[in-house]
Amino acid sequence: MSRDKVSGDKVSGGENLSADNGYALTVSDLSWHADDRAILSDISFSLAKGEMLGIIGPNGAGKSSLLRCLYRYIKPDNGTISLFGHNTSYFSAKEFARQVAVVLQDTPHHFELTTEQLVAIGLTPHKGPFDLTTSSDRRLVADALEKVGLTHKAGQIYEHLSGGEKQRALIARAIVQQPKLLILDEPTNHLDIRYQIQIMELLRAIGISVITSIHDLNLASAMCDQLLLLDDGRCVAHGTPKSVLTEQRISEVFDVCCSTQPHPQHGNPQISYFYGYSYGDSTHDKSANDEAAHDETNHDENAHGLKALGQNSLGQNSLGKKAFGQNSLDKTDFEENSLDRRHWSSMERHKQDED
Ligand SMILES: Nc1ncnc2c1ncn2[C@@H]1O[C@H](COP(=O)(O)OP(=O)(O)OP(=O)(O)O)[C@@H](O)[C@H]1O
Repeated sequence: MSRDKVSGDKVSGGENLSADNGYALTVSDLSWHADDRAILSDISFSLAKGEMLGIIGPNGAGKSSLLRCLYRYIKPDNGTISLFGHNTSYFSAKEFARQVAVVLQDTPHHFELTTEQLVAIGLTPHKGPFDLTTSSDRRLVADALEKVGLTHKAGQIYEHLSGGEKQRALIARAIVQQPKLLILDEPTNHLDIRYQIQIMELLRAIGISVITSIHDLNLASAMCDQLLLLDDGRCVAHGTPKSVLTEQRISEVFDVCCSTQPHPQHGNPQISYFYGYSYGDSTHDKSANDEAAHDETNHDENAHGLKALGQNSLGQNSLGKKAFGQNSLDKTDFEENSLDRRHWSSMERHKQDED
């Protein structure tokens, strides 16, 4: 695609995106490295217009790095990113801001601004340098504040809001920006469960394309149309929650034991996690048996560096139950609990390692 084809009115006008191919975003063969290390490798996917894509994966998998490439904070080494059919590198900064809004966890401080003023910043890409605020601008801001449940905080200094309220204010600012694609980095991080659900439902209800990184796999399963699972900078799976969130894949990528079943309401996978193993260090052990667990830190670790969580000298965890892989559970227990053969094998392996 030549620069001429997308420069000038065609892209800066915002309405004449003639190369629009039904996709909000298309990413092809994207790779990025830093400090001589591959952070993202050969990532390709498309997002249909109006859909919500969840980027999931373990810590350090590359979720934020991928999002940074998408909103042009990072320039990838390889690959192309097309927004509504146009290579994103050809958008002017202002036009890109009309098309794409970004909600991040770490934002610059806005010491003096009220919540309402912060939300009104979302109007900027639509304003000329001498444009005054209109009544319709004020209505947009008021509507966005209402949508995120912050009308009563409009006049409060933004910096004095709680973490969750700040997050909701930033989402209101993105709504005011009226983007066609909204990119969010872990938007539910600071939110209580009510607002986690409410904000995700709101993002869906806006009706625009959304890409969000998210750690809560059950929330991702419930709310996202598509999921992209990253591991070590590579795309491990891409598709519907049902196709991506299999027990085996979650176990392998996140190194946890789990089972899935259809959620009673929406039918997508609902994941139940099984507790009993944690990586070797005892800092995660919050049980009443801290002391006993600490005593056994070295010799109870298995070959994978796994140690029974909260395990005391009797091999019991903090609930007085035998830890998984210990002798109180047998194969039948796992079969009755619908855990597949792979999980059983994994439990057996841990057990043998510990023996
Ligand atoms: N600018 C950079 N320079 C060097 N390494 C980087 C840079 N940015 C990211 N990384 C590394 O890339 C890897 C992926 O980081 P990234 O923040 O994208 O992961 P993530 O999946 O978002 O993790 P988390 O779930 O913990 O937020 C990490 O190992 C990180 O240290």
